[in-house]
Amino acid sequence: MTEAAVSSAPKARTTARRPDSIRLLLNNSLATGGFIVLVAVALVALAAPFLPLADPDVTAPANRLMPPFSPDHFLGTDALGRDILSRIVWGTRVSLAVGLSATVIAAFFGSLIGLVAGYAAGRVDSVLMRGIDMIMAFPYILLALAIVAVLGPGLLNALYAIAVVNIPFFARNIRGITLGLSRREFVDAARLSGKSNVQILFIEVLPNVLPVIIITMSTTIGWMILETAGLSFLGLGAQPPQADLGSMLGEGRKILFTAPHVSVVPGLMILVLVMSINLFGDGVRDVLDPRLKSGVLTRPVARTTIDRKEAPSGLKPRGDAVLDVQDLRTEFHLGGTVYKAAGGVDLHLAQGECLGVVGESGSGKSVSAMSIMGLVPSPPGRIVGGAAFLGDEDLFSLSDERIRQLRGADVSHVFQDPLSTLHPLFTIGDQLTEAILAHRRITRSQARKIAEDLLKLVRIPNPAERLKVYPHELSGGMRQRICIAMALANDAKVMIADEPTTALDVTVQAQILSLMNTLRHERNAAILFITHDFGVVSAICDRVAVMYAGKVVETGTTEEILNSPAHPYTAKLIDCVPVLGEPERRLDAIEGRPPMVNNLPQGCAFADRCPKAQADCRAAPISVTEIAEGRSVRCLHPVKEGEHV
Ligand SMILES: Nc1ncnc2c1ncn2[C@@H]1O[C@H](COP(=O)(O)OP(=O)(O)OP(=O)(O)O)[C@@H](O)[C@H]1O
Repeated sequence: MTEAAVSSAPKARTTARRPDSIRLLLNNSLATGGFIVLVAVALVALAAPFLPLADPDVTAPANRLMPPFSPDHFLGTDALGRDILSRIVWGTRVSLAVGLSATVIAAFFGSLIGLVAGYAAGRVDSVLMRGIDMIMAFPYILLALAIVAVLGPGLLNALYAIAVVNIPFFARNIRGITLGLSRREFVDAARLSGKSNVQILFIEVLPNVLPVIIITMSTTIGWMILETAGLSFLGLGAQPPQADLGSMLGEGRKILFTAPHVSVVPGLMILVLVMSINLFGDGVRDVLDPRLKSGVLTRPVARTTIDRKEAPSGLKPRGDAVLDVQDLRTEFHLGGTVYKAAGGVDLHLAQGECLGVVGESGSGKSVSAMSIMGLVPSPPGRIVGGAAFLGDEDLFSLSDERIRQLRGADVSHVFQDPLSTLHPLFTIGDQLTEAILAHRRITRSQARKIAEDLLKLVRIPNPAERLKVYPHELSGGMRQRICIAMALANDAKVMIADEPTTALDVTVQAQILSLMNTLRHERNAAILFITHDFGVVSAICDRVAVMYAGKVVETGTTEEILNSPAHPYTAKLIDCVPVLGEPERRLDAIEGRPPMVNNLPQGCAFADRCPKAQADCRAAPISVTEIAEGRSVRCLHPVKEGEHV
């Protein structure tokens, strides 16, 4: 078996790019609204000394409690005859400054404690975290009150108090993230390169934590303004005659019924300020969070959105196929750009057959396979055309409940990395039993017995004992066997295996392939096997579908494809594979890169890299031609028998 993978071809992933941060923020209308209001309020507050406003502290008893819209006093006056408009502008300035400063202080000290505790771990972590726990053990507002009581009332002391009570919030968050990061390989690599702990902490770890600090700050600042206002309201923050929003609210409280505008105006200002900061903060969080790739506020739903423009009335399941995917079109919509990841994919699988899907990275293999059971994340993914028949049922027309029943029962999945597929906190036995009980009405002990039999089936020695272990206690090969056992737990008709052996070493890979081959014959299950590796294809697949830029460009039996590839792309892919024992053989990397799937050419997507391309290849979309029974190619000038491209 040849070892090399098609991935030895130039890495040419057509990455679906994330729109830039400003555009993402603008896409979120609530965040944009919050930002505009916040900037407007901040500009007015900053410009306070230059605005033609009355002195906020000058009292005028003759003008006391004038209602809003009075001459010279647009928002009226308070109990001492001071202009409310002027006090609001100056008060907002103070509240913003205090909230911002308290956030910066809390973020600085909290993050520093979190970074050191998470990185140093052990005793340092224990000491720092117990200190933080002590602060957290007091109700925070009580603690803030106690601090101000000790330091004395005043705006600066209120600021310190609010900052101190918020330090644990940052420390806890940042410590958790640092703890995970410090055990990552890039930190080990930095250590091996001779960097000191301080350098590692600030050069390697901090940049990874920074987005979280910014996100936490942006969502905390509104809260800090509220807390400062709370202390001022109680008379512990800003002292007369200085105004901040909380102290203005406190003063207005006493005359709430006789002159409501005195408290309503600062109350509304706090609402507007905190709301705009929170909405903007949420927007910043969504932009900085890479998991929200599309920048939309929604989380992926449990099933890919089906958005077929028209019902595929002409599509019917073909003959003996257990799984028949026809003209599958799956797109990703990212900030106005459409990525056609699967652009009309046809795949069919007979019972007990293994179909290999090969192609360069980014050609749409995984997206096509994941679309079948609706596992492509939505948003941003959506299925916009085609059908996938499981027997007679079109999977894209079924209810969510029916899909849930079929997942793991009729169609199961085996993924590349078993460690991330298996739950780290449950034993193998628990996870297998759970998979069985999800689809069968049997007792837990019966399910446990089936789980033990499954482990025997996948050749795991001492199965009863292995049921009690956790995933991290097993080797990579063993873990993948467990995943295969799980995929077989409910006698699935179709197993979709997405590069299940890529993460394994050669010997274990051979064992897993041989196991899958035996099991599919024993159980008559069909396998859709995604791989980069023609060696793997020749070991297990009956037929092969070659994908390029979201389309199947050639299908045929493994023997036909490997011995006489018809599409120049297939021929080039095979030429990339080194053959053991033939060191002198020339390895031809495919020149150029695949096109971006958001900008596909009108004609053949491979034309720019193809030595046989002619003008007609670029003129119009190329349809599939059947060149022999069960053998088809999407090419106008296929490679002839014995021809070298
Ligand atoms: N969640 C996603 N959001 C946006 N684009 C995506 C997403 N998943 C995949 N894509 C894009 O869809 C296209 C096809 O990706 P896919 O993962 O199917 O390729 P592949 O052939 O399986 O590659 P590989 O072998 O590297 O896994 C790529 O351009 C990819 O960037």
